[in-house]
Amino acid sequence: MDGISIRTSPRTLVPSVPALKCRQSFVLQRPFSEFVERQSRVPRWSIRAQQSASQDGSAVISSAADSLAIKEWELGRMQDEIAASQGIRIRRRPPTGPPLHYVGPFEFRLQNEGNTPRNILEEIVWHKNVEVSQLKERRPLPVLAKALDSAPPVRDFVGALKASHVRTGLPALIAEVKKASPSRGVLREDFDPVQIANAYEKGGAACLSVLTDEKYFKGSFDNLEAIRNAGVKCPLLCKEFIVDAWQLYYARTKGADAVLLIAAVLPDLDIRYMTKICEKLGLAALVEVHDEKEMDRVLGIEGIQLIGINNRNLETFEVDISNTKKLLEGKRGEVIHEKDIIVVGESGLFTPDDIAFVQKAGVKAVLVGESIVKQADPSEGALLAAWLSERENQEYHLETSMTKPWFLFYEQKACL
Ligand SMILES: O=P(O)(O)OC[C@@H](O)[C@@H](O)c1c[nH]c2ccccc12
Repeated sequence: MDGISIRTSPRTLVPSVPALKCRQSFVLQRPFSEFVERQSRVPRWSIRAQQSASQDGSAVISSAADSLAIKEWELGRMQDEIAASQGIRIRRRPPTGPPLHYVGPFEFRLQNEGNTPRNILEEIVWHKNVEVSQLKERRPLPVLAKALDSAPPVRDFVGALKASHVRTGLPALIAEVKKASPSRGVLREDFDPVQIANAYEKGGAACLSVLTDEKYFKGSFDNLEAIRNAGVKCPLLCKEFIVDAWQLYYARTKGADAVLLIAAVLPDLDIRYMTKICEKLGLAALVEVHDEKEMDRVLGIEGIQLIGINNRNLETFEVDISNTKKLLEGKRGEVIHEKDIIVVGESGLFTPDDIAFVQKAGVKAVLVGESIVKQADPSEGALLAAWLSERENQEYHLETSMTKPWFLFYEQKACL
């Protein structure tokens, strides 16, 4: 992977929110990690200078270390402020009080104030932050970058969606390999990820989505790797809560062809930075939005090819498929059309009518988990394949109704 010099953490490094706009190009070129490096260089010099001037250097060293801790804490506050200014409610980490000896411009805080996540998404993100920093220690980026050389070749995720849509005239299916979720519990006890993936592929899915979060979704990177190594040809979306660009490299080494970037979690700068890294790695980025504000932010970012509209509010778990329609109406729909962005309708799609509804709203692909993973025989998805691949040769005449699995919609269309 010669030529990749992007660092893992873009973050924000501007001194104040109002200054964000005019500093953005600078920010993109000089990621957060560099800033921290530069900051940490200053105290190190002063440590040396102060040590030699001091009889007992230890007290001076600790005040230099304090100043670094203070800088980092201030930076964390700035990141939160910038995220909040973009309407992001999710805090990236539990708020901590200022370091010892801090005499800054911020208001006084008690050490543990607000240390409880405000909702499930925030809880997941806080947990993910800790998990990723531990993983990073075990496999730092240079090690990971080497592993990229032996990663399986990347496949064209967006191309597969387009081809399926053009071929069938129906939304391309991204079928999700999902064992459980915090809102729905365990969806399938006898969960064999490779078997399910094969069934989906046989069933006509254009692409697959594989949950890799262990704690909340009972997924794993082993599942992703196993599916990739089993020779499944559908391009794979790594369904993960990405909070650090390190995860993009990790996903690629495990055979992912695409990743999910959640706008409710990532500020614009992170999305820009991460989509650039995705480009370098050949990964497609599915940028997920849930409300108008997130959609407008994402539409303002250059180079986005794929937007997912999540019908599920990840903070409350409420599902409303009319959300897809709402976000595609009017000007937003026009911009999406002009930019030739593919929109994926995500979550809560169960019935033929659901699929018809989001298709009419303008999606060219759908992301479906629960309703197909719960089928007694996941290879029943093959019904779908039969329709998709042999459209002229229809032999299925199953009844459709609001309570039937969504993919029977394809039968309904076939019988028209
Ligand atoms: O099982 P459902 O309701 O068909 O949903 C699938 C998929 O949309 C959902 O799993 C999902 C969409 N965005 C996410 C972000 C994280 C975790 C999971 C998701």
